[in-house]
Amino acid sequence: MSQRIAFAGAGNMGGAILRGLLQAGHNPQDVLFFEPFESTAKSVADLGAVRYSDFGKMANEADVLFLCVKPQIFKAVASEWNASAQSNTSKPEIISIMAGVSRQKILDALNFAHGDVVRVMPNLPLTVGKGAIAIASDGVSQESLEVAKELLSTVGITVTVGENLIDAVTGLSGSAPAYVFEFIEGLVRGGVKMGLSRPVAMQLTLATIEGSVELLKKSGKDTGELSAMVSSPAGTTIAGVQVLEDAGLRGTLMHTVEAATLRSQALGK
Ligand SMILES: NC(=O)C1=CN([C@@H]2O[C@H](COP(=O)(O)OP(=O)(O)OC[C@H]3O[C@@H](n4cnc5c(N)ncnc54)[C@H](O)[C@@H]3O)[C@@H](O)[C@H]2O)C=CC1
Ligand SMILES: O=C(O)[C@@H]1CCC=N1
Repeated sequence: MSQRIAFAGAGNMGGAILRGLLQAGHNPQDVLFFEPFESTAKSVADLGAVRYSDFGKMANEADVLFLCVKPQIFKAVASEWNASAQSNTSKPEIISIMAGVSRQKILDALNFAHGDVVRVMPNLPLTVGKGAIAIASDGVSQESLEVAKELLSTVGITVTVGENLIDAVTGLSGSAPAYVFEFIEGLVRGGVKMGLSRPVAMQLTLATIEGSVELLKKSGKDTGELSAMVSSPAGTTIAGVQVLEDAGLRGTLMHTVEAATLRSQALGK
């Protein structure tokens, strides 16, 4: 029998990881979930995953349990889950994607948690198999780390960091898809302001971003060298780059990552 993977919460992120496992060929009968919100649950059950109305029963039957609820409600739902799991005889490996909630807080809060609680920080593009996922390695057995890596590799790339850096990952890759969407929207509006239709501006913007990322990855050159290659002396690009410099784009982005990191730290308090 393959591993039985359970999800506590099958919303945006839990649902996306679950779908990734199914797409990677995991047997739907071995994918379990507990999700109180009916329409969310229905969309997941329609894929063949098995819905449980008894959290404790699901946790008892699972080899791995993903915690995918909002950190703000974790304390409250932990009591609900504990009551349901109080007579459990088996303890699944726990993988938490919750922002801010430390491994120790999870161990303290859940009566069915054992040492192997793995904290990870994914991001929304895992919905299309392009996630950037950090896995915190501290206090976790090599075997549990490998399980987390293997499961999450189905929906993106994985890196391993110390848990002390998970909040920084949350501020960067965890949150940055939103910053990227804001950036894209700004460029598109700029194109529209200068007379392009929105669909054409969007098409050009996305192709430019995809192409630039590909070039950065493949050329072996760093961002400064590539920016210089676009910026002709007394040309158009350097005129635009000056506006970014005057507005403090890079400093703003650094503060942005810092603010999100601090918020992640505060969520765990
Ligand atoms: N949205 C994002 O881009 C990212 C989110 N995260 C983390 O992922 C977690 C989930 O976030 P989203 O998927 O965006 O939220 P969401 O709101 O889409 O999903 C949470 C799900 O938990 C369910 N839920 C509520 N009470 C429950 C209970 N008692 N038992 C089981 N499930 C319950 C809700 O019905 C909902 O479907 C959060 O902890 C967040 O910090 C991490 C990285 C990125
Ligand atoms: O905004 C949030 O709290 C979650 C965590 C990382 C991305 N979204």
